Amino acid sequence: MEIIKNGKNEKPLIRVEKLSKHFGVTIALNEVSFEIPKGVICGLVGENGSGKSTFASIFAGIIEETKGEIYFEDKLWKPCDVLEAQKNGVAMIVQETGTIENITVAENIFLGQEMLFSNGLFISRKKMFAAAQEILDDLEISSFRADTPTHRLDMQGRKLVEIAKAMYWKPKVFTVDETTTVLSHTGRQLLYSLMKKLTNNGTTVIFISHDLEELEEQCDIISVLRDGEFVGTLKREEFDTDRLKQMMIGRNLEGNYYHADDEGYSDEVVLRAENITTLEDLLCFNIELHKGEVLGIGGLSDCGMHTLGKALFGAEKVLDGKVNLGDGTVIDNTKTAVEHKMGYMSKNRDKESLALNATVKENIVSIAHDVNRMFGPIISFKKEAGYAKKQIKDLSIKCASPNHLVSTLSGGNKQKIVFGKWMGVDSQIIIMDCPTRGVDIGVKAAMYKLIYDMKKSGKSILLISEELPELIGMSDRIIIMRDGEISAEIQRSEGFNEQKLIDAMI
Ligand SMILES: Nc1ncnc2c1ncn2[C@@H]1O[C@H](COP(=O)(O)OP(=O)(O)OP(=O)(O)O)[C@@H](O)[C@H]1O
Repeated sequence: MEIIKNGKNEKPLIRVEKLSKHFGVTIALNEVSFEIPKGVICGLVGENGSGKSTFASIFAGIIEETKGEIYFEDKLWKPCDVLEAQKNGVAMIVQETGTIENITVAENIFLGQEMLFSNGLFISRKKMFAAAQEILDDLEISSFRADTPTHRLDMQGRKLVEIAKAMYWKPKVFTVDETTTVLSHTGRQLLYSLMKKLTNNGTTVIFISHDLEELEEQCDIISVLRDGEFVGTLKREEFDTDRLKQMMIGRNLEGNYYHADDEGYSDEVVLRAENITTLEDLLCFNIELHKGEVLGIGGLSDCGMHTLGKALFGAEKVLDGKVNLGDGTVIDNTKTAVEHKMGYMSKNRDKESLALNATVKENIVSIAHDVNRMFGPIISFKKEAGYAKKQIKDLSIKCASPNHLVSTLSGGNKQKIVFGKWMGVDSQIIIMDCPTRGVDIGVKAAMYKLIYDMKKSGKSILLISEELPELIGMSDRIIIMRDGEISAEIQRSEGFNEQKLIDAMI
């Protein structure tokens, strides 16, 4: 494809020819051919498991193709590893965390490149920190410094470190894989303006996202993958949300998938936090969740909402105050919470919600012992296998077999497992922290329907989300938090106003 930019015809910077990648029996990419020009933001979209990260990982030198070629700047591109790709101008921000916790920000930025600051005998940490700080300043990142220990940063902070690390290499191609879902509004704006700045200077950005609105706003072209095959590329003037959905799914996805009615909820309180104080974030915080309620919690990423979710599930130490169920049971540990039919989906999926080195089946059945008992404490393996199969089918989890390791699944399919795990055990109260992170629109619709069905059957959901449309679309009541306190509380019946919610956040 030739694209006209500033009146000039630009030759493709990247040419992909019949690229295939097989993981055992799974065909992640099947003879994919397409082109990406220089100096554009190219969106890459497709359902979960359609092969987006696989393509990006081959290009970035993380994995090797099975067949086919990529040409970069008209030369065959076959980096032997990430470092070689980076040195030749290809940098990538991976979907999950790509930083190491127990070193500083500067050490993460220059990991493997420490010799740059060596005088032959010693490595000058002072020089390394100064160079890292310069990159952070250039990016206008002020929420932490080069000498900050990385473990002190939240997910957004760690992503910003990865972005800074990529910028050191002055990339010709900068790939951003599903990153915006962990960034707050400010973090996203920072990334968007960086992408614009880079493309103005001739860099190509490959931007992987499930958010079609975001893609249409940010990209110059959008390429679509479906089931490992290339479907097509749309230029900006051709962008059309329904057409993109059609290209992704192969059929029209119609209807409003949010819950539209104001059906209210019971007065009965099922979960209550009284004056809870945690080490960080929360000070004398009060909240009540009712039977049959979807209570949305929103705010900027550091407002304390993620800590609140953990504290309510007994996964965060409460220094003062208490969390209890409607019947008075005190929730101060996760075991009690699970025994009392509470569920929790962490935003930090890979670290807190999944056992990556266990199989799909093992993860799904891990909390479903009661459901799969034969008699007494004896578990029926047959029941377990059937149970896992049902969850895989109901949530269209794309995996070659229930016995495959979860670590081999695409990001969105991992998220579906977390969702399915708690849905199957009849949890009466579920705390969901960013439950639809990284899932495609088709599955999102299915998840929203399940949440709505749970509400209608009298279950209670605390929906922590950084997506305003999701909060507005799904909640009966929205609480906005700022600096660990409630800054606004609005009922669906009063009408949710997006601007009012944003004003309460900042
Ligand atoms: N290391 C691996 N071993 C086995 N299968 C894998 C491996 N990595 C990816 N796959 C499979 O390849 C397919 C494509 O995965 P990929 O991560 O590229 O999808 P994706 O489009 O990025 O999805 P998502 O939007 O969910 O992130 C999936 O079926 C996935 O399970």
